Order: sequence, then C-alpha cells, then structure tokens
Amino acid sequence: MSSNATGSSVPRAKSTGLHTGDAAPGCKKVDPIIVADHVARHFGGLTAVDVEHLEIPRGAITALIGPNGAGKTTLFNLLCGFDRPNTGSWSFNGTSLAGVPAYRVARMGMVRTFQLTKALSLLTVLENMKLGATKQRGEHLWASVIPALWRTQDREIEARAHELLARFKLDAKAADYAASLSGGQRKLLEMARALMGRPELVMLDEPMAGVNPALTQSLLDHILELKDEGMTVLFVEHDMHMVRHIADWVVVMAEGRIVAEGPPETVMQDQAVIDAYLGSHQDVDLGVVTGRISGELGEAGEELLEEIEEAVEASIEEAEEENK
Ligand SMILES: Nc1ncnc2c1ncn2[C@@H]1O[C@H](COP(=O)(O)OP(=O)(O)OP(=O)(O)O)[C@@H](O)[C@H]1O
Repeated sequence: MSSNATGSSVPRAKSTGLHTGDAAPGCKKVDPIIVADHVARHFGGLTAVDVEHLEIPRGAITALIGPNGAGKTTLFNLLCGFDRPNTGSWSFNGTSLAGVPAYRVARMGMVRTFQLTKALSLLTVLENMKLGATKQRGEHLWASVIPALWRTQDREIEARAHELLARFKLDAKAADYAASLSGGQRKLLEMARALMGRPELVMLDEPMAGVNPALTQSLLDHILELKDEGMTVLFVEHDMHMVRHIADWVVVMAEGRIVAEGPPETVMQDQAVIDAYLGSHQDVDLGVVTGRISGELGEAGEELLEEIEEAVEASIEEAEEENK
C-alpha cells in the first residue's frame, strides 16, 4: 500500500509490474500508452532533448524529473504537439503523432495542463472551464448550422463544467475572475479544465508549484483519483515528496537524455540520492553510481558515491532517532 505519511485520506496501492526486463532507461512497458523513438529537439547549437526510446505505462502515474534545463518541459511540449522535434517518431495509443497539432492531440485524448496566463486570468472560472471543452460538435459544419445542436452542446459543456468545479470545490467561484484564485486553486482549475474533454492521458506541468501546504493533500488526492478512474497521468515536478508518494514510475532526465527509470523506491532510493544527483553532480550517471549500469565511475562518481553513503547513514540515524 502507498505510505500514509502525507495523511492521504484513501491509501492506495502503487501500480506495479509496469515494465518488462530491467528497469533501465528506455525499458519496455507491458502496456505503453506513449512510445517515443529517437526524439531530438535542438535550439541552435543546444540539444534540449535527445531521447532514444521512451515508453509511458498506461493507467499509472509517471513522474518526469531532472535538474533545471534537463529538457523535461521541452519533451512534454513535443509529446503533446506544442512543439515539433527535429527528428524522431512518437505515438499515442499506437497512432503516430508526428505533425498532429496540439488541439487534435487533445481531441485524441491526450491533454496537458496550462498555467493560467494573464489573459485567462481575466476570464471567469466558468469561462476558463468552457475553453477546456474539446470534441465540440459545433465545430462541424453540419452541426454549426443547426442552432438546436449548438444549444444542446452548450448545455452539456456547462453541466460538465459545473460538475467538475463541484468536484474540485471551486463551484462557489464559478462567476469569479480566475485572477482572484489562490495559487492552489489555480492549480485545481488547471486540472479541472484539462478534464473537460474526458482525456485518457493527463499531462500535468508542475502541479505543486505555488501551492500552499493546506491544499497539497487535496491536490495529491485529486491526482490519485484520476488514476482510480482509469486515466494515465504524466507529470513534471520538482517536489520530490510528491513524486515519492504518488508516482508509480519515475523517469529521470539530464541534459536532454533519459538517465534512469524505475519505480520511485528504486530510482529514488533516498531523498539524499536525488538531492545529490540533482544538485552538483549532473555529469554523473546515476545508473553507474547505483550499480545498475556497468561503467566507469570516475572522480565525480566516486565523490557522489561517498556523499550518498554519508547521506544514507545520516538518514538511517535520523530514522532511528524518530523511532526512539
Ligand atoms: N524556445 C527555446 N529556445 C531556446 N532554448 C530553449 C527553448 N526552450 C528550452 N530551451 C533550452 O532547452 C533546455 C531544456 O529546457 P527545458 O525548459 O525543457 O528544461 P526543464 O527540464 O523543463 O527545466 P526546468 O525544470 O527549469 O523547467 C534548456 O537549456 C533551455 O534553456
């Protein structure tokens, strides 16, 4: 069962058995919803993303982590059609997404959240929700000329918006400007808006950023609920606490590449490991350090290994103190 250290109201089992073979970068998944091959994105001379092979498991919560500038956001944008790679192929549910624009990707069931921009803050909460509606029948010519169909559709969209706002406890705010929401409420609105089109895969961009501790639990629960409902979740996050507690699978990026993959308890053997890795040792292959990948450790690797051992010892001592 998942740890209840976060005070989670309903403890859930982590999804396991997601991969086949060793949990190594690019490993195969039993039932992948996204498959990417040789996806590279260059900005001038800089290679922001260079992913040889990546599969995202269906029906699970996957965290994409890595130091600043690792290429997480760029990969996110490439996968959902907001940016185009220089090379590579990638698919969703077995359908190639090369050249498919973001709005069509969203209609296919793969939706990402957006931070509320200034312009969207000037709309009401309900208007923001309506903007999240996809697959609108009114967009088809035959439907757009029949007002009755428009009206039915509008009513359906509004009903769905109210249902979601109630679920995210934002119903009392429906008529307020989005600008008046707190940081945490904005995150809830971003998630609620993404659900308007009943997606199969929800991509969350730093869902915990700017959220005050009072709303943290509620946000975590909402994300776990998405999985309960059969959705796949992929999120980029710097908050390791969140990654540890809700992710079933963790993908670590550094310098555009996937450098580690696996369940959180093996990839993030210790908070200190990740802190050290994401800190001053970006040039060291974590896989080599942890012994999962054979290779030369090098001086920086030796240093990191020492730091890890010290940190692990310190955390054991800390745990012993706590348990006294
Ligand atoms: N539009 C762009 N033009 C030029 N360089 C870019 C562009 N977008 C991203 N980059 C560069 O690509 C690299 C990867 O950036 P990206 O934002 O994807 O990293 P990230 O892992 O999401 O970082 P963070 O955690 O800080 O958000 C960085 O060096 C960044 O400066």
